[in-house]
Amino acid sequence: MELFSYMENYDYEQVVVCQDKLSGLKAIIAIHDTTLGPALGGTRMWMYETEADAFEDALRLAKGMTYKNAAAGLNLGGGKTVIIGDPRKDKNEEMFRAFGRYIQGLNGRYITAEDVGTTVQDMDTIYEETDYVTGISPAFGSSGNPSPVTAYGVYVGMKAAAKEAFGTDDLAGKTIAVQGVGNVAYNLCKHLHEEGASLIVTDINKDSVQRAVADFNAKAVDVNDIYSVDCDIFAPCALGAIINDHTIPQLKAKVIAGAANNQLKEERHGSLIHEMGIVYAPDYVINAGGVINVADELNGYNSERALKKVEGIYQNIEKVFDISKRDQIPTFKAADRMAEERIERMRRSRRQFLQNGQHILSRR
Ligand SMILES: NC(=O)c1ccc[n+]([C@@H]2O[C@H](COP(=O)([O-])OP(=O)(O)OC[C@H]3O[C@@H](n4cnc5c(N)ncnc54)[C@H](O)[C@@H]3O)[C@@H](O)[C@H]2O)c1
Ligand SMILES: CC(C)C[C@H](N)C(=O)O
Repeated sequence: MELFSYMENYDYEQVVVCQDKLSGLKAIIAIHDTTLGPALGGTRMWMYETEADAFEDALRLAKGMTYKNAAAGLNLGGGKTVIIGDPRKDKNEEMFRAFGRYIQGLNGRYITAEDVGTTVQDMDTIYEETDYVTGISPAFGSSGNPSPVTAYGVYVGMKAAAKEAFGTDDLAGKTIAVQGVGNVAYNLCKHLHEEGASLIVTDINKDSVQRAVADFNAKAVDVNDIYSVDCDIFAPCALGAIINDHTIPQLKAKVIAGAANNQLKEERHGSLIHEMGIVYAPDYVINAGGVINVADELNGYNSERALKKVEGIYQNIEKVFDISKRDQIPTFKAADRMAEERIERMRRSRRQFLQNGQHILSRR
C-alpha cells in the first residue's frame, strides 16, 4: 500500500504507528477527520495476515467513523485503532497500558472504545493511563459495554427498513437471517425473538450458535449457507465486505440491515443491490447506537438520554431513504451525502475567528 497516496485520496489527517517491544504492542491509530470534534472510534484486535491488511482496515474503519459520527449528529470526528494480534492469546496488561500512553500522547485528538476483539476490561486498563477512553466499567461512571446499545439501535433501524420494504415496521412473523451471533447480534436476536420474528443464525463459533438456538429457538445453518436462506431480512453482524460479487446472487432477502461495519465490499455492490430492489440500511447509520452511547460520557453519562438518542436511528434511516428517493441514488450514497453535507456545513460555520485556549497576546 502506498500510504501517503491512500491518505491523500481519502483525505486522512494522521496515522500513528505504535510499537512496544516489551508488551508486543503493534497498533495503528488512524485519524480520518476532526472537523466536527475529536476523533472517536473503537480499538479492534485482530490476526491480520499482513501489515498492509491491518493498515487498510484501520484506515477504512476510521473513515467509517467520520461518517458514522457525522450522520448520527455527534460533534465528533472519526478515527479507529487496530492492534495486530490474537485477542484470545496475545493480550496482556502492559500492552493496553502502553497503548493508553500512546493515546494520551495525542492529547485528546483521538478517543477510543471497544470494537471486535477488545472488552470493557481492556478499556479499564487503558484508563489507567489516559482519560481519552470510553466504554469503561460503569463503576467509574462510564457507559460500560456498548454492544447491547448497538444492538438496540440496529433493531430500531431494522424496523425503519422493514417499514420501507414491507409497509409495516412490525417484525412479528418475519424471518431474519443473522450472520455472526457475537456481542451485538446476541442482543439483537433477543429483541427480534421477543417481537416474534423467526431467526436463522450462523457463526464460526459453535458455542455462540448453540446459545442462540437454545435461547431464541433459532435455526442454525452452515456459515456458507446464510446468504441463500429463504428470509425477509439479512442481518450481517460479523465482519465486513460480505456484500460482494459472490454473495449478492445468492440473496433472497428484501432488506439488508445489520451491525457489521463496511458491509459493502466495493461501492458498486451498493449500487447493485439497489438496482435489485433490496432495501439496504447503510451500516454506519444503523450501527451507530454504540458510539452514540459512549459519546454521551463526554457530557457525564446518562443512560436514559443516550437511549433516547439511539432511538433517533429510526428517523435517521428514514431520512436516508428519503434522500435516496429524492436524489435517485442508492441508500449508501444517500447516507454519505447526509454525512458529508453536515461536515461541510459545520466547516463553513467555523469561518469566524473564536478565541480558544491560550490568549493570542498572552506571551507579551
Ligand atoms: N460492539 C459494538 O458496539 C459495535 C458497534 C458498531 C459496529 N459493530 C460491528 O458489528 C460487528 C460485530 O461486532 P461484535 O462486537 O458483536 O463482535 P463479536 O466479535 O462479539 O461478534 C462477531 C461474531 O461474528 C463471528 N464471525 C466472524 N467471522 C464469521 C464468519 N465468517 N461467519 C459467521 N460468523 C463469523 C464471530 O465468531 C463472532 O461471534 C463488527 O463488524 C463490529 O465492527 C460493533
Ligand atoms: C465507539 C465504539 C463503540 C465503536 C464501535 N465499535 C463502532 O464501530 O461503532
